[in-house]
Amino acid sequence: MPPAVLVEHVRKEFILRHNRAMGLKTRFLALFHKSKRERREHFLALDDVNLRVERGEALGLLGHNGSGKSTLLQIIAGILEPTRGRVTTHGRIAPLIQLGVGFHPELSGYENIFLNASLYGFRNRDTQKRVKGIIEFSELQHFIDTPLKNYSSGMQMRLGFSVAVHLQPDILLADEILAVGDQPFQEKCHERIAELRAQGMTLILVSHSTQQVQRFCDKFVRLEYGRLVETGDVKKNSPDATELSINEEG
Ligand SMILES: Nc1ncnc2c1ncn2[C@@H]1O[C@H](COP(=O)(O)OP(=O)(O)OP(=O)(O)O)[C@@H](O)[C@H]1O
Repeated sequence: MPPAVLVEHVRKEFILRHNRAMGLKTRFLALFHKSKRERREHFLALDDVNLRVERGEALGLLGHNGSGKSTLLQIIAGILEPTRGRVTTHGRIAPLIQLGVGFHPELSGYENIFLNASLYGFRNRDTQKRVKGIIEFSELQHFIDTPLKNYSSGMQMRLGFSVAVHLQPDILLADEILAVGDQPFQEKCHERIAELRAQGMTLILVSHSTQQVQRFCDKFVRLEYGRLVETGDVKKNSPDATELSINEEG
């Protein structure tokens, strides 16, 4: 059976611009003077990354700030294109990656449920069957007709999480998202993730918390400066808490 996610020789370069925004005069001068031209640098965010995540497996992505975790997750989600290499996925992906992605700030919470679900490929009548459950889980009944732009980040996260987990994803990509929200809601999310895992959902979790990785994941990988430097089995070989970055929880 093919794996849920296969990452082959993925490389991602970003272009870093070193000059401030140029005015018209500088732009004109740049036509004649090389020294006036904008300075650009190719920055390697991911360097030949290979990864195989089997169906039903849960993988923790660890690494210091800037090591490339979010970039890798966005490439797996299809939000970013790799510069080289390729990613193959099997199943419906729910990317809980950045607040606001897949939502429109001017639309209400209710309308955004339909918008977001349509991006997962759901027709309105299928979303309609789930909308009650989504609203109840999010505990946003009172604010569901309020425009999303007036939601706090925690409220947006609740709505995003709630939509994602009610649409039966085969693969859940979660970037730090489990750390947002208050304690009781976090606990509820954790339980829901455990339920979906028991039903065979694949999970890739970016986290700075070794506890979270130990709780949810079977395996972990560690990125350093865009390279995969460590792969391990969570039960046999616990990820080393001392190597995590400053954002680590308790
Ligand atoms: N659009 C972009 N343009 C230029 N550089 C970028 C872009 N996106 C990410 N980078 C750079 O790529 C590197 C990896 O970033 P990424 O967000 O993947 O790291 P991360 O491991 O998720 O970090 P954190 O733990 O802080 O969230 C960083 O140096 C970042 O500045």
